[in-house]
Parts: sequence; C-alpha cells; structure tokens
Amino acid sequence: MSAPVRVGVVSYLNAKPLYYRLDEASPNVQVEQDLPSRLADRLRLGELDIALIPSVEYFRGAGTGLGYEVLPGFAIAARGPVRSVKLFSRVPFGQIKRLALDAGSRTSQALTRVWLDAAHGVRPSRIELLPMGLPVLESTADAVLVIGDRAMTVPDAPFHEVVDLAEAWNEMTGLPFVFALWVARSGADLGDLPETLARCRTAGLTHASELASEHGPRLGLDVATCYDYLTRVLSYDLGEPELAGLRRFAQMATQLGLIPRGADLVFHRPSDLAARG
Ligand SMILES: C=C(O[C@@H]1C=C(C(=O)O)C=C[C@H]1O)C(=O)O
Repeated sequence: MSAPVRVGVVSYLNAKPLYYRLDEASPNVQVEQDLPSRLADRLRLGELDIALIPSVEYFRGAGTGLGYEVLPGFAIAARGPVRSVKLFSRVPFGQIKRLALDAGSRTSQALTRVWLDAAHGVRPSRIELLPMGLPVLESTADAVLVIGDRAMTVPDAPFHEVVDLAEAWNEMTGLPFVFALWVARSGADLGDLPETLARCRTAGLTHASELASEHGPRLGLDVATCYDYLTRVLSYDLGEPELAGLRRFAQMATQLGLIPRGADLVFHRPSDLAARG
C-alpha cells in the first residue's frame, strides 16, 4: 500500500462538514486537525500533502513558487455575516492604533487590515498577535480580531464598536468572502481524494444537526445556532461569486503588501482526467 495522504483539517466547527467521516471514507488518509495558521505552516514545510489553509496563504505560497494547487469547487466562505470573524474595538474604528490579531488566523488578519484601510483609512502603527491562550477581554490593544469557535462567545458589551468582517466585506464589495481553501502541494498523489472529499461534504451537510448537537454544548453554543451556522451562514462551494470575492481580496491585499505580486489561482487537475478523455 502506498504512503497515506497527509490531510490537514481546521479544528473549528466551521470546517467539520468538509471532512465528515473522512477517515472512514478513505483508509489511506492520515487526518490531522490544527489551527488554520499552523496548517498553513505545516503545508509549507511539506509535513502535509493537502490542507484546508487560509486563502491568503494560498496566494503567499503560490507567489513564492511553492507550487500550490487549489482543489476546485471547495471553500469555507460566507455570503453575508459569518458570526465567527469579528473585530472588537475599544475605540472608534477610525482611531485604532494598536491592533491585536488572532494567532489562529491568517486570512482574517489580512482582511482586518484591508477593511480598516479601505473603509476607515486606518493603517495601525502597532500590530501584535493575540495568543490562543489569552482571554480576549484581557488584551489591552485598541482592537482585537477574533476568529473561529471562541469568537462566537465573546460579548460585545465591553467594546465601543464590533464588526462582523464578512458582513463588512459584503457591504463594501457586494461579494462573498472566502476564508479557506483545500490546497495541495503540486505533485502530491491525491488518488481519488477529491471525489471522496466531495462525498464527505455532502454527508457532512446532511448530518449538520448531528454535528451541531455534538459540538454545540462543548463550545458553549446552543444547538440551533450551530445548525444555522453550518447550513445557512457558511457556504462550502467555490463558485463564480466566491472566485470574484477571492480575486478582489487578493488584489486589495497585494496593494497593501500582504501578498506577493503575481500570485494567481492554479487549480488541481485530477490525475485521471486525461485518461478519461
Ligand atoms: C470563518 C472562519 O474561517 C476560518 C478563518 C481562517 C483565517 O482567518 O485564516 C482560516 C480558516 C477558516 O476556518 C472562522 O474561523 O471563523
């Protein structure tokens, strides 16, 4: 038997439908859960063959010649508010000088800077990481970006202004926002993994109520909220509207120097496509 395909998956609730029972569906995969930022680093180091990585990290890898390939048709995206990517600010957005960014994120880190620049003309002079272990309310930065499961339980009340960044993006551009993509290292032999992942996504969404009941209580969220989050708030397709959102984001992030110039989308082409004619 050939070596297992090393698959990195985001540990947050939002990604669960994309790899629903993947290890049962495919015996030759090794599934590893991690934070989005860590998955990006591990894919870059060659410790994984394919991973759900922050979309901005695809462009960084592609722009530095890593030979990354996007699996067509899949994404973690939102067409309106996403609920789990929020900027909590103690001062009016236009006055943010010191910004703390969730250490688990990469894409939303860039989105925060793109949005602050485009919507408020703000480029914070001091940018730091919000460590995973630090309670959000303990950060003394002017504003704090928080993503994923923990973002959904941070109260708004202690802050001056709070924004859902996917909603803000949609209001600014009229486009969906793409947070993460399945990205493979070029040359990785994925076998029939793309087809298996498509089946997992279908099964995951069919079993969204089971995922909501399993994870809601653990995360301190009610099951109906989780179900709504998985089935209505998030979208898992990479269609034309998502691609338009992704390209616009890449353009704006490039202008701010957050992505190298010339990074373009390259899609993974199944190895048996040519054989099928
Ligand atoms: C919507 C979210 O998407 C996540 C956000 C990411 C990022 O900001 O880099 C990466 C992966 C996604 O799972 C979230 O975690 O809340």
